[in-house]
Amino acid sequence: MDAATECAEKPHYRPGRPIVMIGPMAVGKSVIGSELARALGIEFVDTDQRIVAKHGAIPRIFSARGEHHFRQLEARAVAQVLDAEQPKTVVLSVGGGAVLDSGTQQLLAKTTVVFLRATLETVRERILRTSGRPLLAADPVETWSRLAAARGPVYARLADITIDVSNSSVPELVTQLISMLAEESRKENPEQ
Ligand SMILES: Nc1ncnc2c1ncn2[C@@H]1O[C@H](COP(=O)(O)OP(=O)(O)O)[C@@H](O)[C@H]1O
Ligand SMILES: O=C(O)C1=C[C@@H](OP(=O)(O)O)[C@@H](O)[C@H](O)C1
Ligand SMILES: [Mg+2]
Repeated sequence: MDAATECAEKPHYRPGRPIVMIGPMAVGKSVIGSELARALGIEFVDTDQRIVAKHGAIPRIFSARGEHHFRQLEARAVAQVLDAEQPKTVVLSVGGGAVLDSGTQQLLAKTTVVFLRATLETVRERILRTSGRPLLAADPVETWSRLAAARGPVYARLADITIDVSNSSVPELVTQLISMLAEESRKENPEQ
């Protein structure tokens, strides 16, 4: 691909705020967030990865200390990234339940929030074959559906951008997201 074609497909876009990936479990927040950061040439942080690096596996945290303790670690991990005086230009992927914390919700107001939506069919194989999500240990399909439905209004309310990730590859979604982020930024700063 020559430089002109690449430029046409990937609009020049430099984020002015942190970009935060939210949505139900297994929709691709971690993998798409990481690839988006790479494409934009900016830092990537995943709160679950930070918690695991510092405190060990998530199922173990849930069983040893309880979900409430995990939520405290999660809220703290979000705040460490977003509460900085000058939040860095970063893509931040959070766990599916992180947005239920009111402090986190306030911090998200100063970011560009991307809500990743997917059908149950898209995530079905992923949640059946993977372990590591303690909330899905029993009856993963039913539990995923119930949590996605219950949290859906919160994701929708917080979102600046909503993207359906059901039928596209990760590279396709990254390209689509960069266009959507550039468009959102033009809406916020029409003079640019
Ligand atoms: N668009 C996609 N196409 C194919 N596989 C995907 C896609 N998005 C995510 N995945 C895969 O689904 C699984 C869950 O993705 P992950 O990023 O961990 O989700 P989340 O962080 O939202 O829980 C991973 O194995 C990932 O590679
Ligand atoms: O939805 C949730 O409550 C959770 C989602 C998980 O992250 P992913 O959404 O990245 O799977 C992880 O934080 C933990 O297992 C709890
Ligand atoms: Mg994740």
